[in-house]
This record gives sequence, structure tokens and C-alpha cells, in this order.
Amino acid sequence: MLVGVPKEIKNHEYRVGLTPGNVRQLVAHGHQVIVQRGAGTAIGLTDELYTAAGATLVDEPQEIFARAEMIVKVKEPQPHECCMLRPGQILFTYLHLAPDPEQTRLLQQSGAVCIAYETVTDRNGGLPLLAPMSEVAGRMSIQAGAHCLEKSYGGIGILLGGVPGTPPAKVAVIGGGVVGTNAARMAIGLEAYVTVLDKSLDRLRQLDMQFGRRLNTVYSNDETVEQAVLEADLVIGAVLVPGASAPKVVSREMVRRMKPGSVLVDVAIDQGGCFETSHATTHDNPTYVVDGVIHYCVANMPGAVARTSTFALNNATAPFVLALADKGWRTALTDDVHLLNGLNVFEGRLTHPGLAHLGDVVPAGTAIGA
Ligand SMILES: NC(=O)C1=CN([C@@H]2O[C@H](COP(=O)(O)OP(=O)(O)OC[C@H]3O[C@@H](n4cnc5c(N)ncnc54)[C@H](O)[C@@H]3O)[C@@H](O)[C@H]2O)C=CC1
Ligand SMILES: CC(=O)C(=O)O
Ligand SMILES: [Mg+2]
Repeated sequence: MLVGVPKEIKNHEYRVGLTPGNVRQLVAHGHQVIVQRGAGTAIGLTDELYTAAGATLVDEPQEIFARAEMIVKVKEPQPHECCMLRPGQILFTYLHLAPDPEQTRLLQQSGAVCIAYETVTDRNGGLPLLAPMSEVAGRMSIQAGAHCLEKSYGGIGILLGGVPGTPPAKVAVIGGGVVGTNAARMAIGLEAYVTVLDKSLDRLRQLDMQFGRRLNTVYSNDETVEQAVLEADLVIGAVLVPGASAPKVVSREMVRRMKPGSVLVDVAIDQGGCFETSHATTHDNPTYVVDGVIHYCVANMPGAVARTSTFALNNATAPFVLALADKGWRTALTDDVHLLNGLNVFEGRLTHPGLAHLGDVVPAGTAIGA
């Protein structure tokens, strides 16, 4: 198969769909890989490394989209990229379609086979291609929140761990999955007072076993969320209903009653955000203020540590990229129900249940005739 890797074009997005190591593996399996010149330069993955791995460098993204049978990316395609896709071509990348009707429509019009990293599943009920970036974003959320709490970033001026004789900051993490667990781990490491809220008692039990008395676990409902948010200096939004728009767990009215100079980091922004006052921001301009509360809502947080993130993502995507290249989409999707769960748009039809609010959904297996 001819596999194409365009350079990412989102604001401050330096990740790459394939590392040289994964290119090498594809080439060893008899595939051809074309990579846009300079795709990895910013993170030390030079053109020379790609050439040595067996890739052919291409100058223009148009040529990659025109020639490749499968496009491997990181972020969702921007509108003019969607317009370069064609029927039968595989697109394998993050899509986050539920809160994005425009991208959904463009992908439907393309006729391409659109497989979203974030809805591929595993046998333990996890999301193996979202998990590595959730680990990164969860860890980063505490760094970002700590900066925002500093005066020069607009915050109230609190050090997360305090110092002897002063209280630590209160950190509330809503959603105790991969993002939430990693956020809690960093916040505990900095000696903040940390509470995780989740709707899943099983999840809370696991967190309790993992962190013991260093972490407060709270069952999430309207009342407990309100109490935690109003007390917190830093709130991390980390909920997810896979494939669907994020539930709004914190209302505008609640934000109005928060402490002035407190901080919200909405990691769930890529699925539309879990605070009513959230809208997506960029690394160039990451924050804004509503009612005295600093909002950090960057939709591609892992892009800031793009080298770590590229390797972490590629470690997880490699077997799926290889399966798609070796077998083609029909056999790869038919053989592996977990990869099939990643199919969001197929030949113009929506195939993921989380997209039902955007149009008729056909079960993925039915759509491909499996
Ligand atoms: N902004 C960014 O750069 C990035 C964003 N993300 C996003 O972060 C979000 C979280 O991802 P993961 O931690 O991997 O998901 P996950 O599935 O591991 O965890 C989500 C948790 O939310 C809980 N939950 C669902 N509804 C809830 C509610 N109403 N109240 C409390 N808890 C609730 C679930 O029980 C689950 O434990 C996703 O939207 C993901 O796409 C992930 C990576 C990067
Ligand atoms: C998961 C995601 O949206 C990201 O890594 O940017
Ligand atoms: Mg994102």
C-alpha cells in the first residue's frame, strides 16, 4: 500500500503521524511511504531520518493526498484537507466529530473511509489510541493550571503545594479516567489537596487503591460537583462519553460563583468541553477569562510536547497502521472489532453511535458489509 504522511497544520502542532521507526516497519512489510518534506523537523525527526527509514519525501501536501491510499495524521483534517480526500481512501487520525458538524459533513462528502483514533477500543473497554495523548494531556493539565494560577497569567497567585505554614491549593479533577488519573498523579506529586470526582464507582475504587489517603475520591453528581468546584483553586475537566459530545458538568452559573482568580482547565474541549463557558483555544492564545475565572481550553495540548507525544502515539497506532496497510480496510476492519469501532464515517455514511445527533447512523459492520 502507498501510505502518505502530510505535515500537521494546526496551530503549534508539531506531532507527526508516523515516526521513522514506524516508516521502517511499513517498508519492511513491502509498503511505500511518502512523507511531506519537513514534517518532523521541528521535533528532531529530520528528513534524513525519514529517507534512511525508506520514505520518499514529497514537497506538497496535495501530492500526498492525491497519491496515497491511506493518509496517517495526528489532528483532524482542516477543511481544505478534507476536500483533498477521495472515495475509498483511508484516513486514520484523531477526528473528534461529535462537536464538529462541519468536519463531519466534509468527511461524508469525501467518500473516504474515516477511522478515528479516539474511538478505537480494546478488550478491556479502554481507548488504546486516545490513552497515550490523555496521559500527556492529563500530566500537562496540572502544569498549565499551575501557570494560570500565577499572578502574571491572571490567577489568584497560589502555589499548588503551598509552603510550610500555608495551605496547599485545592485541585478538583472531574472525570477519573486516563486524563484524570494522570492529572491527579501530578497534582499529588506537587503536594496539592486533590479530589477526583467520577460517575463510575469502579473507577473511584481503583483510584482509591492506587493513591490511598493522598487522594480524595468523590462520587460525581450535581451537588458534589458544585461543592468541589466552588471550593477549588484549580478544576480539571476530564470527562468522556466515548465518541459523543462531552456532558456539561459545570454550568455558567456555577462559574460565576467560583473564586475570582481560580482556574479551569478543560481537557475535554476536543469533545466540545465540559464547562458551559468553554470554547476551544490555541497554544498561541491559550486562555481567556469569564467572571474572573481563567479558562485554559487548548484542544491539542499534547502538541506542546510534540516529541514525547509523537513517540507515545506511534507506539500505540503502529499495529493498527500495519494491519490496515497489510490487509486493506475491508479485511482489517472485519478481522478486528476494536478497529471497526474506530470507523466514524464510511463512504458518506455516519457509522459511530456518538454521531446520532448529526444524522442517520448505520452500524459500522453493516456499512462495510461485514
Ligand atoms: N485537549 C487535549 O489536548 C486532549 C483532550 N483529551 C480529552 O480528554 C477527555 C478525557 O479523556 P480520557 O481520560 O482518556 O477518557 P476516559 O474514558 O479514560 O475517562 C473519562 C472518565 O470520565 C468519567 N465520566 C463520564 N461522564 C462523567 C460525568 N458526568 N461526571 C464525572 N465523570 C464522568 C468516566 O466514568 C471516565 O472515568 C476526552 O474528551 C479526550 O478526548 C485527551 C487528550 C488530549
Ligand atoms: C486527543 C487529542 O485531541 C490530541 O492529542 O490532540
Ligand atoms: Mg484534541
